[in-house]
Amino acid sequence: MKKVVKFGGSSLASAAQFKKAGHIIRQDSTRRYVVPSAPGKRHPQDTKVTDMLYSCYLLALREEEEEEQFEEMILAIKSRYDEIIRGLDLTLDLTDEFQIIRENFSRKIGRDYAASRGEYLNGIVMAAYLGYPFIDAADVIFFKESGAFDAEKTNQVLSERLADCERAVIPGFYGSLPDGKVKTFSRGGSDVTGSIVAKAVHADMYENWTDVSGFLVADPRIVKNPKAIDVITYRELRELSYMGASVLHEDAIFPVRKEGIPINIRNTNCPEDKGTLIVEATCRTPRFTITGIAGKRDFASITVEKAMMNSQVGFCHKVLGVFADNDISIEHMPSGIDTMTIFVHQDEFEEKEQEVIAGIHRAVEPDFVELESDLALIAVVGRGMKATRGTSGRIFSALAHANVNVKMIDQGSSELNIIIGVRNHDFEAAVRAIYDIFVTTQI
Ligand SMILES: Nc1ncnc2c1ncn2[C@@H]1O[C@H](COP(=O)(O)OP(=O)(O)O)[C@@H](O)[C@H]1O
Ligand SMILES: N[C@@H](CC(=O)OP(=O)(O)O)C(=O)O
Repeated sequence: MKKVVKFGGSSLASAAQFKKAGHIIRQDSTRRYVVPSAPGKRHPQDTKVTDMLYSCYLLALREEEEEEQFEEMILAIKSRYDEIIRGLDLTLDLTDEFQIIRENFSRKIGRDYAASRGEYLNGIVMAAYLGYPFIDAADVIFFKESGAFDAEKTNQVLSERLADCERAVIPGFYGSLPDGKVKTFSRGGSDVTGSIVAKAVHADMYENWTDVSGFLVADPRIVKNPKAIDVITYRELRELSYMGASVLHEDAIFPVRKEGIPINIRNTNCPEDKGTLIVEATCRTPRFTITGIAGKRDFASITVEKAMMNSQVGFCHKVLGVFADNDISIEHMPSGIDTMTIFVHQDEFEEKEQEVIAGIHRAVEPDFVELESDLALIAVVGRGMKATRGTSGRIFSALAHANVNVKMIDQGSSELNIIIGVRNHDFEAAVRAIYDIFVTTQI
């Protein structure tokens, strides 16, 4: 039996947290491969080491006028590790490692290298603490020249390397490009590393240790003490993660999905809690019709109206081509007989607003184009919704009672999710109203 255990920043923020992680690993001998993140926040006002490294690298780019501030920040980062090392009674000195980091920052070696040092150093500390071999992720996780993850090369090298290792620590979040430069996954990317390692060793389980007891029906920062989900499918999880449920990175599913390796979201601070099991499929129906609710703020909508547009073959294609030409990704696109509305991330769109509008006019000569901003999208996800009549109706009535004005509602083609568009300022009230109608009223 082989398990891969990933510990997020919240689980490795201090020596006390490290000891909890160490106890979890030692109490189960099958927990053989450990993927640590960089130290996270020790308290709500604290700063994640990764964020300190990004800021520190910015200072290094400004050279002499920020020399003093740069040195202060490097020492502040080093003190975070020294505090953990002292708390774990380790005879480990990172002075040389930090000298190398100083030199590489001064050489402006790259923003991804800078950010990756958090996991790299925490991997060294974790390996020393457990007495496990340390494997630098730059030697076993690879990206293509394009920046895309190189699954084939990674799986080959990593599986060969770990075949000789009974146990190992592999830092999360980063790997290397063909020229040897360090590249990171997007934020939260240690989840992806854990999944890649689980695939490489054909793990029986990928345990993702964090600071909540599983995947919760809604964001605990919006709904007080939300219920935990006991079982969720990969497809449901991806919809929720993509729409903002930040407990697991949305790309962490692919490496394990093909292997059918389950993921178990667990709480480092309550290791006795079962957490959430993420599986390919299950016969178990969700307790509350829906499985989960997630959402994100700051979308913009572009409504294109033209009489008889549905009779013009390729109309939508031409409109979407304008967004592609401006390198803007599309989030949702509900359409009617004479209108289509495109939802995009506001920050991406704002920079190219006028180019897009001009492009649409040139491409399809619409009757009019209307913009809206400060919108939020909420995903209501659940494999049980397909078999339950009236789900949309319950959502509408819940939002009406909460005085939330619905700007858009879009049923995903898979009937796995319903997407609702509301104003940013209604976002939290909308999430709470939907949670109450499906969960609170059922308890
Ligand atoms: N649906 C959800 N279920 C669980 N946690 C969620 C959800 N949505 C958002 N979160 C937030 O995600 C946090 C865990 O993710 P993260 O901060 O990356 O932890 P870690 O540092 O362990 O990786 C939780 O503390 C919680 O506030
Ligand atoms: N430390 C990186 C990678 C990561 O996954 O962190 P965490 O496991 O704390 O979400 C980040 O902050 O993005």
